[in-house]
Amino acid sequence: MTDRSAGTADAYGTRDPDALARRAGTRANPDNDQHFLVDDRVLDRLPAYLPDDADTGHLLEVGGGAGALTDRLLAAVGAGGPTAVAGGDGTGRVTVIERDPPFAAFLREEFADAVESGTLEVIEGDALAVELPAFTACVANLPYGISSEIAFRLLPEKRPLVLTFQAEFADRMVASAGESAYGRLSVSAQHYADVEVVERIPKEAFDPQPAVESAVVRCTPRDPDYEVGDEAFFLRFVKALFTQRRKTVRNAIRNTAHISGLDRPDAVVDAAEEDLLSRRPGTLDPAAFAALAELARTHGSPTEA
Ligand SMILES: C[S@@+](CC[C@H](N)C(=O)[O-])C[C@H]1O[C@@H](n2cnc3c(N)ncnc32)[C@H](O)[C@@H]1O
Repeated sequence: MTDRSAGTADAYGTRDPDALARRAGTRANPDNDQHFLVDDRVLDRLPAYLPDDADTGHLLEVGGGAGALTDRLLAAVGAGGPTAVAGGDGTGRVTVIERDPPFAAFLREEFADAVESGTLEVIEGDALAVELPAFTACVANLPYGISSEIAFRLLPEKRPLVLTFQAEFADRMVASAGESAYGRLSVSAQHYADVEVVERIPKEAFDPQPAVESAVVRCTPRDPDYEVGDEAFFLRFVKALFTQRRKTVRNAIRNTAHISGLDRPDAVVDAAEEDLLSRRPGTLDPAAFAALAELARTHGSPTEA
């Protein structure tokens, strides 16, 4: 059994990332998106933010670092560990993806028993490039440098997600139509899931501290109450219109045909309702965007991206 005492108690709790990193033969490097959560209270809460009916049979973590959250996820699937909690029937498993080789090796050593029993798999690699396992839910303190790319890799999987982001990014993700933070990110994320900020995390909860505040976002997959015939076109259309957020929708459709790929933007404008055309993109909810995108797809002769 690995000696866990190297994660010495500090002001926050049980795992001192410096001590853990030293044991891993490396140091947490902020340039490598390595801001480790050291507040035990936050770490304990993260898996508990999953929706009550979430299937915790196979939890995914992106960016394992020194394993403080991995530890909680193993506990959440009932696989024991020093912070074992109630819940989980002992049959679940965890996959963690970690890009930094010393930390990936450290995770394998730190949780050697779980790796041995098949409860934990450590994938060393870039979470944007490796094949994702068939996870049932994901809980992660994400590397902020890939927030957007990884969020849009995970959201289409339609699984419950509990993810930390920079607070400003989280606010844009959950903003509603008409709010200043509402934009492409909000529409695209809310197309896949009900998204909500469940906690704000101060910088002091991390070591080394990031420059900005963070927030935890829960994404509960949803089936939208509208139809989108071509998802890639829908997302491209939303992106295009928000490059002209101060224009009317009418002008935005015309001005961004080179981005959305519309050959016949005027035909889309002719087919759309005046009520939508005279508004600004930032006032359209995802359903209104979907309605417009369907008109654009069927009347505007979009070409492939
Ligand atoms: C914010 S830290 C979180 C560490 C740990 N889960 C915690 O909560 O303390 C992000 C981790 O992601 C890793 N990482 C950075 N970019 C990555 C990528 N593209 N793919 C996988 N892991 C990455 C970093 O090495 C770091 O360990």
